[in-house]
Amino acid sequence: MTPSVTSKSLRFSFSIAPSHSNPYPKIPLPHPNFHQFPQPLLLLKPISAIQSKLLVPDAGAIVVDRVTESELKENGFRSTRRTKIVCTIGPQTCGFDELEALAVGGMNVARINMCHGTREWHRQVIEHVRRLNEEKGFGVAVMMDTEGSEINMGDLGGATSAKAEDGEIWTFTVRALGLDCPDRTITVNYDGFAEDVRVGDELLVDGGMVRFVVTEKIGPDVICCCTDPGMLLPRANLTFWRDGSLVRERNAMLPTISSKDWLDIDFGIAEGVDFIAVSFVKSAEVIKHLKSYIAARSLKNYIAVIAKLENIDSLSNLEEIILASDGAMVARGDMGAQIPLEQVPSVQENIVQLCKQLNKPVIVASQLLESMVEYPIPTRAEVADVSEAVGQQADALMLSGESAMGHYPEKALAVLRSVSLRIERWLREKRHSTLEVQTVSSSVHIGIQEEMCNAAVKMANKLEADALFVYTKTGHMASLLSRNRPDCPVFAFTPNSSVRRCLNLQWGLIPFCLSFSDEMESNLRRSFPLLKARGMINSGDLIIVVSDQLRSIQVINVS
Ligand SMILES: Nc1ncnc2c1ncn2[C@@H]1O[C@H](COP(=O)(O)OP(=O)(O)O)[C@@H](O)[C@H]1O
Ligand SMILES: C=C(OP(=O)(O)O)C(=O)O
Ligand SMILES: [K+]
Ligand SMILES: [Mg+2]
Repeated sequence: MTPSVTSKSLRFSFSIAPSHSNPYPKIPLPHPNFHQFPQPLLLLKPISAIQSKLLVPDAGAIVVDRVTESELKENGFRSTRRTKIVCTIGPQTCGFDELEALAVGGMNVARINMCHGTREWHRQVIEHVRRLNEEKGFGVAVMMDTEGSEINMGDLGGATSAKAEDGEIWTFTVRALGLDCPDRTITVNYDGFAEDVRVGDELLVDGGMVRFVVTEKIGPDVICCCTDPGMLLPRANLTFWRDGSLVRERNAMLPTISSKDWLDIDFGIAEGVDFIAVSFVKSAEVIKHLKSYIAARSLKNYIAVIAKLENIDSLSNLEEIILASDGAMVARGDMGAQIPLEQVPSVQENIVQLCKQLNKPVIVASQLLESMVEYPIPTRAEVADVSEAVGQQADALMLSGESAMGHYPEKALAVLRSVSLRIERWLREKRHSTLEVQTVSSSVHIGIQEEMCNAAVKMANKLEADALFVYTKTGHMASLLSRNRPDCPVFAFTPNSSVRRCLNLQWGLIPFCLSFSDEMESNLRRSFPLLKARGMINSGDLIIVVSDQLRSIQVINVS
């Protein structure tokens, strides 16, 4: 093996090995437990060994989404976006054409929020997304977000909004009023509300967008005076504060998953969603319960469970909750209504770092580009906020109102895309991406996978490889590579289309569907000509291939 320096990087070239000899130089084993495995840990494979076994390519046998494919071809590996994008779908974007525009714009996951709309409406959105994937070659995953049972207002008797003026008297009531809602009356979903609240308490709508003070209580009615005027939106979140602290009375005992949420979850399982995001998670138990509920009912599809961290009680159990989940969301909207706003940035940073250490994907959500609900460009401060999340190397960013009901959903998506690309490149230039990962594995087997992935990423960064390839049935090896936030993208090949869609949420992963034979070597050999035939890899590309089954790291120079 002779290292040779090309203009781009340090490359290895190999002499052709006779087929009967062992072409793999043995590398000293790094751990005493490794000797029990028959294969060498590191296989430095001659290019010719790959070339000589090229199969006839059948480009249709490998599936990747159309947007990534054209991005790869046009901009090359290094320029693909690593940060993933989740778009909330609402009235502005629920049509087939609007969804297609978001898919073309790089939406990786479409989120439906069960707080709003009917199940029929959501079913239609899911059907559109599936049809786009099947007919037009996209790879968009679907996330269902539960309503949860914190306190919120009713739906304003059908009105789209209502204006509360300074000094006006409004009634918040737990009576069921339906459409006969008198003027300046708001229904509240939580029966205990009128008893828990006290005269003098402050009532905050959406964390303070509108503020009231309680002046009187009359049975089920709470009479309030508006102190900060503003727009009331249907189903807005309500919190109440006493002496500057959030009041957690019996509302803290409300179930994280309500009976309505369970029906929505059954709906999500029946519709085959890819992710279920659980609102207002307080402890790990509810996540464990939901995961076993799903495992017993969704036999064909894997559904990942995302814990939404937005409840004050979750903050004391973060590690347990994240470990029990398949991913987490920093849900800054409601979190900012439960803790002082100035604490939200440090909580975000802590959660993102913790998720990386625990190898769970993390989404940063809410108000990233809030002004773009109304305006075609973001504020400078919003761009700085997006940059911060990209700089923290969160797996994904999320649009809420910007894509659900804003005037410029595609423009907002384009801003997330361009800011991500720019900041990612800048980070690579600064060589900022050297996260020292700690060990997360609990068994020797998982420990081996983890060390292999850490080592493969180090190699890939040092050798300035063009891509890492990983062959994975469950996606675990792929996420261990992503966790290291490598300089190059990770092509993750999996035979399972539902695993492929779930990998859509993870930083730097480009998920491919490839049918696997039992012989991993042949899967590996097949993928190279297939990708080359599609123009997704080129002669001279340096690829680091990681396989759990072969227990190997191979360095391949594409011929
Ligand atoms: N399915 C839907 N039907 C109608 N409006 C929706 C829907 N989904 C979202 N929206 C609108 O988009 C806004 C932002 O979405 P999101 O952040 O998910 O909800 P929320 O504001 O309740 O936290 C919502 O307040 C609502 O006005
Ligand atoms: C993402 C959030 O949840 P939702 O939009 O469902 O309130 C949030 O509160 O930030
Ligand atoms: K929700
Ligand atoms: Mg929320």
